Amino acid sequence: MAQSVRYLGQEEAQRIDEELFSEYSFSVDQLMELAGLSCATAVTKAYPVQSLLKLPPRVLVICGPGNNGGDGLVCARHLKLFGYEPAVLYPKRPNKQLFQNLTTQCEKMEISFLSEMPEADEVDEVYNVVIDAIFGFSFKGAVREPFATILSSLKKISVPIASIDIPSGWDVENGASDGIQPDLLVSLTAPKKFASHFQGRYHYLGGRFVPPALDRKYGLNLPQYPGTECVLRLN
Ligand SMILES: NC(=O)C1=CN([C@@H]2O[C@H](COP(=O)(O)OP(=O)(O)OC[C@H]3O[C@@H](n4cnc5c(N)ncnc54)[C@H](O)[C@@H]3O)[C@@H](O)[C@H]2O)[C@@H](O)CC1
Ligand SMILES: [K+]
Repeated sequence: MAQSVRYLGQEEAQRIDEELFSEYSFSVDQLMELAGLSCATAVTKAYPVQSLLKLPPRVLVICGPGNNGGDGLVCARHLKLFGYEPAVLYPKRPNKQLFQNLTTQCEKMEISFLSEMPEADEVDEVYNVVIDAIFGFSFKGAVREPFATILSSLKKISVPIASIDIPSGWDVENGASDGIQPDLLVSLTAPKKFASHFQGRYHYLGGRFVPPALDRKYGLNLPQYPGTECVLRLN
């Protein structure tokens, strides 16, 4: 069943996103909460807190300027509730209430915010996992600063990277052979075409909120999530 999930092109992913908000009347906060919860859940399945070798169980969450970054903030908040010690790097903060609220919620959860990207060897020494919430399906063109420097650091680290929706810097349809190589990918709503190039150990589907008519319209063939789970392992 899982093999039949359809992989989406970039414009199609954006159209589905718009339809969820217009025709299906979801709010961004709602879907972002479910998306971020899915990501935190997938992280706990791939890297259970009890299995981590570096204590305290720190994870570095790097958030970009769009909704992918918002998913990262929600993920950080849930990871804290799940027993991890997240630290967030959020260098480009949009001037929108939604993101300000998510930032305050993290601060109130006693999650620390870093003022700059740690050196690669410090990341390897201190953190167990890096959550990549920099870019999602709206990424296009050459990576602009400060994210170009951050992504080149991420290519040097050896701790596993968990990418939310898309490995940042990868082309949404064609991937990137010289890009970061995440160990975990959480595809939200449905995988995008680049996912056929993903070589990490864990690929989860998350974002269990798709109404059946939308699944049918786009021929998504989404698999049945087991029981009350908010993620499903694809491979
Ligand atoms: N429809 C869905 O399934 C849902 C999507 N969500 C998330 O929303 C994401 C898409 O969010 P957005 O459309 O806000 O966009 P993204 O978060 O993908 O990125 C857009 C931001 O990145 C910047 N950017 C784009 N290309 C760049 C480049 N080359 N260099 C530097 N900056 C660049 C843009 O200026 C913009 O600020 C998804 O990938 C997913 O993570 C979830 O929040 C909710 C549900
Ligand atoms: K990402």
